[in-house]
Amino acid sequence: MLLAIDTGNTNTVFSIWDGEKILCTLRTSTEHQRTADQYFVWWDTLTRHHGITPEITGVIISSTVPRVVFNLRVFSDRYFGLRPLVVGKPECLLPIGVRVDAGTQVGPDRLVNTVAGFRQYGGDLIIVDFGTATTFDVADHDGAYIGGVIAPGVNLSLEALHMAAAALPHVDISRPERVIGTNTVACMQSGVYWGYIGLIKEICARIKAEHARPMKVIGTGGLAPLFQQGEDLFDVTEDTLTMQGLLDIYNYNKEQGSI
Ligand SMILES: Nc1ncnc2c1ncn2[C@@H]1O[C@H](COP(=O)(O)OP(=O)(O)OP(=O)(O)O)[C@@H](O)[C@H]1O
Ligand SMILES: CC(C)(CO)[C@@H](O)C(=O)NCCC(=O)O
Ligand SMILES: [K+]
Repeated sequence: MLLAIDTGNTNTVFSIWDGEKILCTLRTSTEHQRTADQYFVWWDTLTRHHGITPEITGVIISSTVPRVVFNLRVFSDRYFGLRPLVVGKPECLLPIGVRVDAGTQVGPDRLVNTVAGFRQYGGDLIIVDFGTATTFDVADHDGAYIGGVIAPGVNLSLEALHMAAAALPHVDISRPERVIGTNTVACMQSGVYWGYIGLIKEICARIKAEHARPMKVIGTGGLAPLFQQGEDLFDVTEDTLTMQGLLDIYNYNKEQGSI
């Protein structure tokens, strides 16, 4: 079984792959102070709760927070006796090219998404991922990551309003039926929800205009379904794209004999 770990700036997700199937997914907040032993207590409690005793034979990590990797490495070594494959490190091979400005450290989550998107849908893709940031990853005809867009995340935008304006409360995102809000919360939800609908449409249209061939748009991340409702933003939404990419990269490294 493969343990695939996707650490974002807000949440860290562990998925256990049994062949081509996800057995179970565990989610915790991302905190660089969390020790290997703390991960294990959490892991042990939840896997027992799910009634599974996973036999982990490989670990792969994508982390957008470099400091977290140290404790995850110790966790992997101490509890499974395994050296994890870390996306972005030179020893982790990728089945796609990366064509960006020299010296750019592309977020590993974006590379992983591109790998999974290319394997499932072929080239010429826009992948929109709603995480801490809303990212657009562009894959060329051969699957290479050729750049994209980074915009502030949906929850981050709502949080920024709350933090900066004394009279604005903490609000959760939702899809208001009407654009004209008749109370503060509705006004904020409208600004962020309909603002994002506009942002996604405009950015995808401009990427398509800059790209020589027709493109498919994939939506992923927790909020993709909410934004897809009643709109035609994405050709497809995927809820486990990053996890699938981690499995693909692990399998690719096995095939290449690098692990
Ligand atoms: N309708 C909703 N309203 C608010 N939050 C939602 C809703 N649906 C899903 N979510 C949240 O989306 C999050 C899942 O998003 P995802 O894992 O893609 O990114 P993240 O964990 O927020 O960011 P990162 O990956 O950058 O750490 C979860 O925290 C979940 O609570
Ligand atoms: C943009 C985020 C924060 C999205 O998770 C992450 O991919 C990241 O830290 N990227 C580094 C910069 C880049 O991707 O160009
Ligand atoms: K993510």
